[in-house]
Amino acid sequence: MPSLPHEHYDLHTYLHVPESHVWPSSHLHDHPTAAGAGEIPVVDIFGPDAASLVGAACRSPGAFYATGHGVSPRLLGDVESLARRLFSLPLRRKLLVSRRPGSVSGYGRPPLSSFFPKFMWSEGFTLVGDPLRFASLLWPHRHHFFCEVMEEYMKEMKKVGERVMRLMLLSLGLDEEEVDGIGAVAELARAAEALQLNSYPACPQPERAIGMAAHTDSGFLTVLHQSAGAGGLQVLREDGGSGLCRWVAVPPRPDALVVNVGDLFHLLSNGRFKNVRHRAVVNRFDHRVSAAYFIGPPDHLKIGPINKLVDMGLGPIFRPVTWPEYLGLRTRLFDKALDALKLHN
Ligand SMILES: O=C(O)CCC(=O)C(=O)O
Ligand SMILES: [Fe+2]
Repeated sequence: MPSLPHEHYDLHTYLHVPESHVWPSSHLHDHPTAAGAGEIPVVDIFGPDAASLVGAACRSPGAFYATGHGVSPRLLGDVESLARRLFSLPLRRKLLVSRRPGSVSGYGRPPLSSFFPKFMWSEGFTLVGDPLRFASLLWPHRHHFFCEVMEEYMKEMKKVGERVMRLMLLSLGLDEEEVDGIGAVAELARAAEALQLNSYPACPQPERAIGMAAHTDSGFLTVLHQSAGAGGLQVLREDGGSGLCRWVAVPPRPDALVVNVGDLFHLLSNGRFKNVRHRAVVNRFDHRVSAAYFIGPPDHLKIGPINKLVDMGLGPIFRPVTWPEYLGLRTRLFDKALDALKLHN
């Protein structure tokens, strides 16, 4: 295999998993994997009781299937087929838009790669802001459709995110007026957002590799669309109070998007909502793609535990932080970043 710039690997071409991508089994099997699905709550986000169902799901496991979201199957299909088209381009073309140091946007390995000694079996493309400058490099003569679809998708995701965030806050005991008064929601129209397209090529030895290593998402919440087929997303679920954890599969459902609670919502809820640990495993036959839409506060906004929740409990658990400050902490401490914000230990 000829070496490629920037240590990029063309994962679509391997017959064996190269040593660089083989993960120790102690890491892959850190917890047992649940055989059956059906453990992830399903919530119609415009249905009766939506707020209390969302609240229960966000306490545990910290993820749920959102149905009734109103995003058209046509748009979801377009995003998926454009993601496939992008990742099927020759590697050298994809590298024209590779993520530059210090920048979030662009093509490359998953941003969390830097925390692990082994490479993951995936590639990603992250979009913040206008897709045009990337799309025009990828498809010099035919980029309009890509731009239109991605822009429409981000708008729709923002609506879903806004709805879910409102339900989350209502379920915490805030009333509609208070929800509107919270900077985080009032400013959601200006919220920071990023769309990450993920590609997990079929893997010749899936039991030796990992698509996306275990992590939590850093923002408020993530809305994920995954392609139909074998699936791969798993969330870590604690068995009621026993302290034992299992990886539970979250297979694709045609009617649902998956919502994950992120670190900053855990902080905002003063620890009530679980920032769910999740990962993506790979499979032998299916080229899986997913689109993860991350929502977080605007850069300047300090996020701390909501006052009302603090008054109802033992006082704030965390000190306030902006999203960029928090990302800086994650870069240094990865999954210990939230601990560093704890006020009492
Ligand atoms: O592809 C998936 O199922 C998970 C993606 C993910 O966790 C992420 O992009 O942060
Ligand atoms: Fe994630």
